[in-house]
Amino acid sequence: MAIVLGAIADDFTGATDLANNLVRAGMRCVQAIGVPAAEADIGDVDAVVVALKSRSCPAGEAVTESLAALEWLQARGTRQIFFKYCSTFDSTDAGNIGPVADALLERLGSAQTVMVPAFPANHRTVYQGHLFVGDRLLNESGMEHHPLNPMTDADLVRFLSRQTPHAVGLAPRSVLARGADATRDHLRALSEQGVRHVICDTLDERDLEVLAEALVDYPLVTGGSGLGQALPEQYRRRGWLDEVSEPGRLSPAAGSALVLSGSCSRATLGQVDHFLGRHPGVALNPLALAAGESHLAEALAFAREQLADGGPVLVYASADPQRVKEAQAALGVERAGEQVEQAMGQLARTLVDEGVGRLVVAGGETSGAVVSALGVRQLRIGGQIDPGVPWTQAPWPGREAPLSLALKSGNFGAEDFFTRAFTVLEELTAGEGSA
Ligand SMILES: Nc1ncnc2c1ncn2[C@@H]1O[C@H](COP(=O)(O)OP(=O)(O)O)[C@@H](O)[C@H]1O
Ligand SMILES: O=C(O)[C@@H](O)C(=O)COP(=O)(O)O
Repeated sequence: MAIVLGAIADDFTGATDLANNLVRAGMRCVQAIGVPAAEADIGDVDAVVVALKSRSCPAGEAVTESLAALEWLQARGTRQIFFKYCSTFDSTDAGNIGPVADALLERLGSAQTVMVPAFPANHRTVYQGHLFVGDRLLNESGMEHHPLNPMTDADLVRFLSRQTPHAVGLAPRSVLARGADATRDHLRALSEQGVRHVICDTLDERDLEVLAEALVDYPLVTGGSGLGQALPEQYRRRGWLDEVSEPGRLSPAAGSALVLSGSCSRATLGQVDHFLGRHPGVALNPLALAAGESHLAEALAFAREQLADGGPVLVYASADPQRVKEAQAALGVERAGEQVEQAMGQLARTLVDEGVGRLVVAGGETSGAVVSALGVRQLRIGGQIDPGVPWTQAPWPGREAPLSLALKSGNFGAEDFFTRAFTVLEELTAGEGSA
């Protein structure tokens, strides 16, 4: 059967977030890590989310990888393409949202797409084209301090206009409030005026439903995972989905418990503090990592010792904006990030080989580095820990139990996320003989 929804996600946590919402809305979904091989067997699924690490790389690379993913999805007869980026629109004037959306539109031969970053369940809304996180504008939400893509402009029409040579327009709430037909008419009128990208206001779930109904026939939609909650119902109405009883089933989990955190987002900093009040942890410092191998070796030794009892233990580079700035001033933005990402990848590979079976990773780039170092190619999506973050599983060679992985977006999750995640995994696998 053809794939109904094929998503191209610009980072790994973002991919998991979207896959989670699709599964919760009743779609059978697989998350592929990177573009799968032409002959890859993905099983009988309704949706495939291809996770790329294309958010912060040069725009040309992001375009090439995204087009490769598109080609793979098109070869499987995919009905609708979804370009997934962050609900906080993480990008810079150089891209990559505008250039990737333009390239996908061109390849699909389509004249217009929409930008729906909102995820109301996680308090990301858009009004008059301005992105809010809770009650703050994006540029006052903490995202203005992001290590790789500081978000200093909440006006998405203006911001996206700097990333594309094409016209950017707005679908305001006043139009959405009049329903799907009115929204469709508005989009058509904008298209006739040559508007290629339309930022869509979205305040709540009802707006997402209206948008999904108006957009179900678009070859390409783009946005956060919120729209992914609402599209499956439209597919169901068209008869494109079979009923499935347990779209997000998990196998028994086993192995010791580790948390790796490379996110410096406000929510993660709170989660690190909360965890350290209850469990052991060790900090990684990019400057010390750059100075030689002993810093990483010490962190590894500490983690090993704590894991002997099963964990959980935390290894974190997460730091406040001042300390991030200091590291970046000394090493450069890219190298500071690379130091941390490489270290996290090495820790994950070593400690999973030595028996970690339950792994939480905080941060999109960090998750990309960890999952790549582990060589995982596909993730099965299970139950949710907090909105946007499910447990996932990948088979692990030589072990009966799969590797259980939770990839947490920087700003997602309640304060007790790092501890509660393991309790939720136990609950999800209770009755399945979990260790
Ligand atoms: N102490 C630090 N100093 C500088 N950069 C850091 C530090 N800790 C982490 N980083 C880098 O910051 C980036 C955080 O991005 P990411 O992992 O995507 O988190 P988020 O999901 O919060 O955006 C990564 O590249 C990470 O390596
Ligand atoms: O849409 C979102 O907010 C997330 O799915 C996401 O992409 C988060 O990225 P990171 O904050 O870099 O983890």
